[in-house]
Amino acid sequence: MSQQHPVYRRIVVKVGTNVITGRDGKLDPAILDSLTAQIASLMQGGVEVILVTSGAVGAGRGIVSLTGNLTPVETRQVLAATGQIRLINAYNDRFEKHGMTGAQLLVTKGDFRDRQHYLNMRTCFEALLAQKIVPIVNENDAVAVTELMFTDNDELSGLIASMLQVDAHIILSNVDGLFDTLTEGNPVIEEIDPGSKNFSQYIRPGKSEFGRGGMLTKCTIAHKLSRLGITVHIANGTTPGILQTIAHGGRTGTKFIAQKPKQSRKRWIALSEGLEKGAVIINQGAKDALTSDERATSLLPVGITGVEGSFKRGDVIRICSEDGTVIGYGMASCTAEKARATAGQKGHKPVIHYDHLYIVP
Ligand SMILES: Nc1ncnc2c1ncn2[C@@H]1O[C@H](COP(=O)(O)OP(=O)(O)O)[C@@H](O)[C@H]1O
Ligand SMILES: N[C@@H](CCC(=O)OP(=O)(O)O)C(=O)O
Repeated sequence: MSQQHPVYRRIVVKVGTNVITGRDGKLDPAILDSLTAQIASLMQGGVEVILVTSGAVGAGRGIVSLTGNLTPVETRQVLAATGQIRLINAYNDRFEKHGMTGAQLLVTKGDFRDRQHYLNMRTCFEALLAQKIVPIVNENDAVAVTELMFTDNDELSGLIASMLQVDAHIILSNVDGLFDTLTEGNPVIEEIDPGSKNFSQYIRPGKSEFGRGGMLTKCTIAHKLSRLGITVHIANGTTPGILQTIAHGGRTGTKFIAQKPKQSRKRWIALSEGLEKGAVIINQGAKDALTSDERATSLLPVGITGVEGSFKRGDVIRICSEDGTVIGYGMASCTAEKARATAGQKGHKPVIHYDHLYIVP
């Protein structure tokens, strides 16, 4: 049963390409009308909404007839750079009809790498929300190529959800949620516990016609966020009133139940996979100490057997066991040179302090 007041104070809404793009590849005006009306109404009711929307490449297809022999990367750049204008205008024109203002933020993975840059970005989002402006976010596809690329906007929106410590992350796709493909009739799985790891068994390979990541990325991000204290919903963006239903506590789609929230710096570190500047290899004793639930332990040089890469104090680094398994991530308290010089020795300060350490579950 839905409640009268919203159950969430701040949410990220991620809209997949297939939600807002029709069969002909064109933006669907009716769905855009519906989503913007819902977001405006939530914001006017006091809920802060950050909108992460895909669809630039799809919209570009409806504008440009490509000529010549472009590479796939060039094609994506041209379609995104042209389509993004149409996409942002489609949202902003509608928000304005509801008396709201939208702001465009185009980001790359590199923006989340450096802590100071990350904090600058957070300040910008906070300032927009304080002005009751709707941040409308997409990946900067025109410049984000190869290693600067997100897997998809599910990954990007997950980083934003964590950065802004939202109460809920709502992923809108063209399906009703995560289907239980092992049970006859494939019912939607209503709830997933943060302790459960076996959601991947339900996922069929592949993705919707114009989407990039697929259900596995959605569920992997959803599971990580729920362990960091953020509730995640995967639901159908074409269902009328879907955002209102979820924001008011109604049951629909798949809900990843949140654990106790982790502090801000730990959340940043936890979602830093792929952004590390280096790595430390640790011995079995250090691994046992870091993964023990009994007490909070910092990583000391005495347990380090190898240091890779070039990092400075404040950079995120990977922690691996001697067989190469990733044990966690942490923010370095010293440079790579200092870590190399003190590795294996007693009596030195931690290379990663406990407060800056995230152990992979
Ligand atoms: N168990 C499952 N439950 C629901 N959808 C699934 C499942 N396994 C695979 N999928 C596929 O995942 C797709 C959604 O992911 P994606 O194509 O990335 O969407 P979007 O463009 O909304 O981000 C669905 O259209 C569906 O084909
Ligand atoms: N940034 C791209 C979207 C990429 C993406 O993640 O798409 P989707 O899987 O539909 O969320 C675009 O605007 O076309």
